[in-house]
Amino acid sequence: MSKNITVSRNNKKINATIQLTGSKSECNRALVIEALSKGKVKVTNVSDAADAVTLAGILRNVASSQLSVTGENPLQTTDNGPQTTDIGPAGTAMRFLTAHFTLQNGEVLLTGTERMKQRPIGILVDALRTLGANISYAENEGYPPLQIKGGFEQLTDNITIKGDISSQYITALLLIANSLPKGLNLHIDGELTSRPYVEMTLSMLQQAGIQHQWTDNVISIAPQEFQETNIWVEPDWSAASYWYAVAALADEAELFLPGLTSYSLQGDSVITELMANFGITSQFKDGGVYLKKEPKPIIRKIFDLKSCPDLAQTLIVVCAALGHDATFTGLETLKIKETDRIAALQNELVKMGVRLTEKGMVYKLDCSHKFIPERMTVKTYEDHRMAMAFAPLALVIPQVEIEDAEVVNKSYPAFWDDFEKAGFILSK
Ligand SMILES: O=C(O)C1=C[C@@H](OP(=O)(O)O)[C@@H](O)[C@H](O)C1
Ligand SMILES: C=C(OP(=O)(O)O)C(=O)O
Repeated sequence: MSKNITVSRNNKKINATIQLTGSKSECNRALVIEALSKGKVKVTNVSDAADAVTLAGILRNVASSQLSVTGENPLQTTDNGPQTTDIGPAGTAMRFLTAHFTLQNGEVLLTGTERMKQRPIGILVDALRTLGANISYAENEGYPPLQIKGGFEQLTDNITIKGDISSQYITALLLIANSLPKGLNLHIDGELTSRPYVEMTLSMLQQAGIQHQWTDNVISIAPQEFQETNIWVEPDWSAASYWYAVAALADEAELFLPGLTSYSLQGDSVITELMANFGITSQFKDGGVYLKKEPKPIIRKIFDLKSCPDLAQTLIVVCAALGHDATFTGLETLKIKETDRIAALQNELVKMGVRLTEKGMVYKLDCSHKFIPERMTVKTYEDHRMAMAFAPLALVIPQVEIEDAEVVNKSYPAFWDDFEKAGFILSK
């Protein structure tokens, strides 16, 4: 990746209709459910997100190799070892596939980008090993790549898992729970981070006929069959957040995002409430949401983002651009995402004089030395959300150069086309 895009704008009035692609999170779940349901569940409005496209391709390959089982190892172990499956930068898909592969016949080496090899997975591997799965580390203990030998005898139906590192481990286990011969009682140890993502998983399983019980910190799923259904993937609310940011930084904004509803499964739909603080109203009608800017003084000073970590960059950059000092909590998981997002934000915001400081678990944004440069070049650290969160700055900084602009493909490949459609000028 090496192409940079410089973003600028002639005016600060936005009026556009933007059709967002399907939610990466919903789509990843739907694809795994579809694969496990053996044809009973069908997915529509599949996301264009590169992570979902990669996952779909891998699941298709697994399905076709399982269908052509001729011997011991349908995943086609080569002379040089098991078949390698490369998930690239897709963290959610990496975690879901780790659990999924333990139920398939054959052996696989599951790997990803260099960054993926630094994103911890030991908590999930330990849980799967306790169930009886056969997984080993091909390089470093606790991190991908993983060697997974599928098919195992289930040793227990009780698993305890830490809840405060990544909810993706919990979702990965829940997605395979009803397919386990003994089902699963998952005890969540400590606070649960990114809780709406676990609720999304359970709702989607329920759509596919899988019942659960959630009492205190234990989620139980009995062995049961998927029911025939069609899962429609909603448009991506995390992607919508960049349009809320655009509205927040514009002088006047009227935007329509078709397909988004107020009763979404996605926790990131909370962006409507967060951005109401910045004068952005959300009106749900005509099968979508209308955003309108009605300027008002910003009062809210404290934001807890534990339930919506993917909105952190969007919100922090908006506060920085508006010179709004604020305090953020619930950002602990940001250091193990596509990049260390705290460090990335600190490095880039300082280019406009804004400091993000960390004390314990509390992050403070200090805009007292904020300035508006003529031009700002933003590094993206192989993180789609760095590119998309900083691009709206073109409404306040005359020229914003985004490095490695294709990074947006991970979740929102049409991002730059949509930006142009909304009147931003892109020079590539
Ligand atoms: O389950 C999911 O689809 C996701 C869960 C979240 O991760 P964590 O649970 O690691 O915070 C989120 O950041 C990620 O983009 C998608
Ligand atoms: C954290 C993210 O993705 P993943 O963990 O799936 O790589 C994200 O999309 O912000």
